[in-house]
Amino acid sequence: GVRRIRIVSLVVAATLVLAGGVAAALRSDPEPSGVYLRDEQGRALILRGFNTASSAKSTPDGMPEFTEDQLDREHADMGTNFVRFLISWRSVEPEPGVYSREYLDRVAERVGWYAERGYHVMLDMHQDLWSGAITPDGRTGNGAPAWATYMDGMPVGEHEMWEQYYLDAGVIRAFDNFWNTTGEHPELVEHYAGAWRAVAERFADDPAVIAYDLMNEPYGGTLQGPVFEAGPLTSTYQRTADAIRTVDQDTWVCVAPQAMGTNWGTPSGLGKIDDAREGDPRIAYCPHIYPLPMDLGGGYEGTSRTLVDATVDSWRANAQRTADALGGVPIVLGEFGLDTTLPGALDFVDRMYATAAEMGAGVSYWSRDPGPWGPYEEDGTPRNLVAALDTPYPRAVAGTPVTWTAQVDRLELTYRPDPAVGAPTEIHLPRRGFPGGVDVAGADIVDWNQQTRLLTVRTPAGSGDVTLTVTPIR
Ligand SMILES: CN(C)c1ccc(C(=O)NC[C@H]2N[C@H](CO)[C@@H](O)[C@@H]2O)cc1
Repeated sequence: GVRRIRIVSLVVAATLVLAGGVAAALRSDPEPSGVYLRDEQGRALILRGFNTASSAKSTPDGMPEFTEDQLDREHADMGTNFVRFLISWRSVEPEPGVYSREYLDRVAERVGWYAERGYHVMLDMHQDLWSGAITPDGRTGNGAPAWATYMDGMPVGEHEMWEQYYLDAGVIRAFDNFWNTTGEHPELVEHYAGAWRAVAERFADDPAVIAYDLMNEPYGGTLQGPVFEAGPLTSTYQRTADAIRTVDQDTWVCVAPQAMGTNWGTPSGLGKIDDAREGDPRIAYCPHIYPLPMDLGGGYEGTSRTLVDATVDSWRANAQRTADALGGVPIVLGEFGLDTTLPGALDFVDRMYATAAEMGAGVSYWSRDPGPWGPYEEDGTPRNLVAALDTPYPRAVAGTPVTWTAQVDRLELTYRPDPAVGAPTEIHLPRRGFPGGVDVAGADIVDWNQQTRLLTVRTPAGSGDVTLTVTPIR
């Protein structure tokens, strides 16, 4: 039964990962793409935040069970500056061609919470297993509306592991009809692009919304791997990006590979998306990583750690390769997360944030929901993850970051200043490591706000890279 599936999955994963890991090990670490999403002042953004939130998958109003006070708590505890905010097609377009202003108003209210606190928002059109309509109770899948779910009478079973539903004929048919692999439903991708156009029309002028993540963890049904990714997935992304650009020229469009395989470190076959905007393209790449040994309950220690490390090496090389193939685009790690009660869990969290820093990638941790994966218990008690994530980081850099490293009471940043950027470089400093004053070597302090934990610095005009070091004054 399930145990056999888990064992087989692990063996397959180990083979994939070791093959990928060996391949990656034969290559030196890929050069970071060096490209970043930038704010309106032209600063390179280092995005750190959460997926908010899984609870939105099933709520009737499509909103996460998350309050403004909880955002204040997150901001005070960890100094995050980013959110991958889950939205759903079922809520945007409850009936074909009918867009819900009330739902978009609810999304806009929450975007306003983040905007007031200086956050950047990426709207994630979330789906898992296509739709709630795949099972009678409506609680297995999420994302697509029932009217866009065509299973053609094919069966869907009952499974202990939710991932197994992806193997059911009815779920595969629902995806095949959406991608029009069946040739029966060309209208569905058109509706999907139209729903995104409606979202983009609403948020085109909202400076807090920095990106649209076009589809969460796409699945090809009977088409898997490059035939899916370079085929209907790329063409659907292109159609959707074109629809967005008819109403929004500036928000970044983020595209994700299929989850199957790439979440575990295997390469993606995603094709290049052309950006119809005037000026430089604003396409980004948003892969996820969930090393299978971890997903199957192994911690980050012993053999499991060896396999996970090989996964991360392979995943990084493949993510960089795809970002380069998309035109040298910035990377946002849209999801990674784990049960932080597993042995070695926080070492893995540290490894992923260090890897993202080396790649110049943004990170949205999965997820903000309470419980063993998240930062807080159900009753709001902080969990081990809060301290792990409350570390110094350069939020916005007045130039292009070259490299940076951080520990709780020290940040070192090398970057290439851009004289055209007038705004100062912004750095988050945790209270734990910086209880009082700060010393900055290599730059001038513009402001140090111990309430907001924000340090802003400027470097004298000049040529070449600058290295600044921030330490506490004891
Ligand atoms: C077989 N397929 C197609 C598959 C298997 C496993 C995942 C997954 O674990 N995803 C990781 C996390 N991402 C979602 C939300 O985006 C969470 O529910 C998963 O834990 C995805 C797809």
